[in-house]
Amino acid sequence: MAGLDLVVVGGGSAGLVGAQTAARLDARVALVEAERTGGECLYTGCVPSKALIGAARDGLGFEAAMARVKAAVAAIEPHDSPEALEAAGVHVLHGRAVLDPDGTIRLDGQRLPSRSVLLATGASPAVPPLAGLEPGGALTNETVWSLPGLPERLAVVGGGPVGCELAQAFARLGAQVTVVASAPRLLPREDPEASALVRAALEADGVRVITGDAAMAAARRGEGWMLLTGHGARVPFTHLLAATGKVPRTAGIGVAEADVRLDGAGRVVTDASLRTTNPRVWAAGDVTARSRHTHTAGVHAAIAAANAVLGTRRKATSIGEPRVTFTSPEVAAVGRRTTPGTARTVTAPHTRVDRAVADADPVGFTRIALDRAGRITGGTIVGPRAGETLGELSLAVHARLKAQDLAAAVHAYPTHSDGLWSAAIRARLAALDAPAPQAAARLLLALRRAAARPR
Ligand SMILES: Cc1cc2nc3c(=O)[nH]c(=O)nc-3n(C[C@H](O)[C@H](O)[C@H](O)COP(=O)(O)OP(=O)(O)OC[C@H]3O[C@@H](n4cnc5c(N)ncnc54)[C@H](O)[C@@H]3O)c2cc1C
Ligand SMILES: NC(=O)c1ccc[n+]([C@@H]2O[C@H](COP(=O)([O-])OP(=O)(O)OC[C@H]3O[C@@H](n4cnc5c(N)ncnc54)[C@H](O)[C@@H]3O)[C@@H](O)[C@H]2O)c1
Repeated sequence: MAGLDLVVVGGGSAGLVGAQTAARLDARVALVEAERTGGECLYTGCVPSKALIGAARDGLGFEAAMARVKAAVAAIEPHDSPEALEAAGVHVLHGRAVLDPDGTIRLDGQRLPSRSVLLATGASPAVPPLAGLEPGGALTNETVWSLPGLPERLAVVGGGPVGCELAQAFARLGAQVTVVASAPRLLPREDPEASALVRAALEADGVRVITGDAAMAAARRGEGWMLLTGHGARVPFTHLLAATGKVPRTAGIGVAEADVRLDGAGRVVTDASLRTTNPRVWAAGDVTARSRHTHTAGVHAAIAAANAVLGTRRKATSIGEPRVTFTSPEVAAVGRRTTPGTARTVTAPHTRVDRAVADADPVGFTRIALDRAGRITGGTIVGPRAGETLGELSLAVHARLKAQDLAAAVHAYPTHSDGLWSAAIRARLAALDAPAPQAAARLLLALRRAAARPR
């Protein structure tokens, strides 16, 4: 195949968007996928996990829940299919692509000449070395969807988004679940108060939560197994789920020979325009150090593909990293961290959000971070449907809106987004209570009274 503008390696969230962006720009583009287009998000990540969480919340049994998972994947699959890509002008090739030293692609021994390449090979689940557990003895997000039945006792290793979401879902489906997390708290990247609420919610669903303690080894105990932690905790289990992060997929694809540099964690290093250290090669998605989410993978891949095809150097400026962990309550956050002491913050507790009270689910809060000028720089929302309010907060951060801008926009009552409105109004009122505005208001009032006095 001669004269390609771009070869995209990998057909997950990043590769799909990158290839379609290039095709829309009239580029001649091919996408190489080793397994199936759709990638982690569709088959082993976002879609099945959200379907399982919804089914568990709705009280379905294991079999009905898994049927819902399959149905959700099947409904979305056609949008990410090779046929859909071909219809969008992307030539789809099946196989395992390898970089040649000059930064072009080789597929099944054949060179695939192109002006540029977009690496979007994603990342595989990391499985911690647990002494005593045979290889393949741990479930991961790649294998958990083919479980034939509900695990009786599930040990979840890792307290990040995967661990928290799946632990709660499996507990609600009826499994006895224990989470073992080496970090001092669940969801260690989020606001500490969010971590505490998620822990309480998991415990209320029957999950045993162990934090600040690493899983070290496993040993057979009769019919089942025992997990041993660094601090001596013992966790009986029939199934173990490793939810301990990701390993970028760069092994055996010729990155070193092509001079594509990796960082200490094995992730592809990119500059602000998403170009790697080989000027012909660009990268986006979980294979890089920049993404942990489908939306970030897609946005970055679109920028990388456009830069590669058009020869531009548009920067992947910070998009505030909006993110939602879909536990009950949901934890949604964007922009500057709201960790106490790191920013000026204003908090609205959801006990004052009437919709949450009316739904008998007032657990949570909305906390916004502000800069000196009163601009909203970030925030955390914890509560039911928190993710649905995050769009408004992301827009505020992106558009550098001030608290007064949000406060001035009337929000319908009673909605969960009242929490964000309430936080913005609190911030506005606090600003008006400051000495200077108070003095100005007193002066204005005195002038008005003086003008109204009969002469
Ligand atoms: C359980 C779970 C739940 C998640 N939930 C969410 C969520 O709710 N929201 C969210 O935003 N994110 C979520 N994520 C994260 C999200 O799934 C990833 O960030 C996203 O899928 C990454 O996309 P990607 O294109 O970088 O990689 P991938 O989707 O992994 O795609 C990479 C593709 O490249 C192919 N490939 C690899 N090497 C080669 C090669 N040499 N040649 C050809 N093809 C190759 C692979 O087969 C694969 O199809 C979740 C993740 C997990 C594990
Ligand atoms: N809703 C979402 O957007 C969503 C959902 C799931 C996953 N994801 C993404 O997928 C990626 C993977 O998620 P994740 O939760 O697996 O990774 P993570 O890196 O967020 O969390 C893994 C946790 O495992 C712990 N850990 C590691 N080894 C351990 C051991 N031996 N014993 C106990 N704990 C151990 C670490 O301390 C860490 O906190 C993340 O980038 C995440 O953002 C996103």
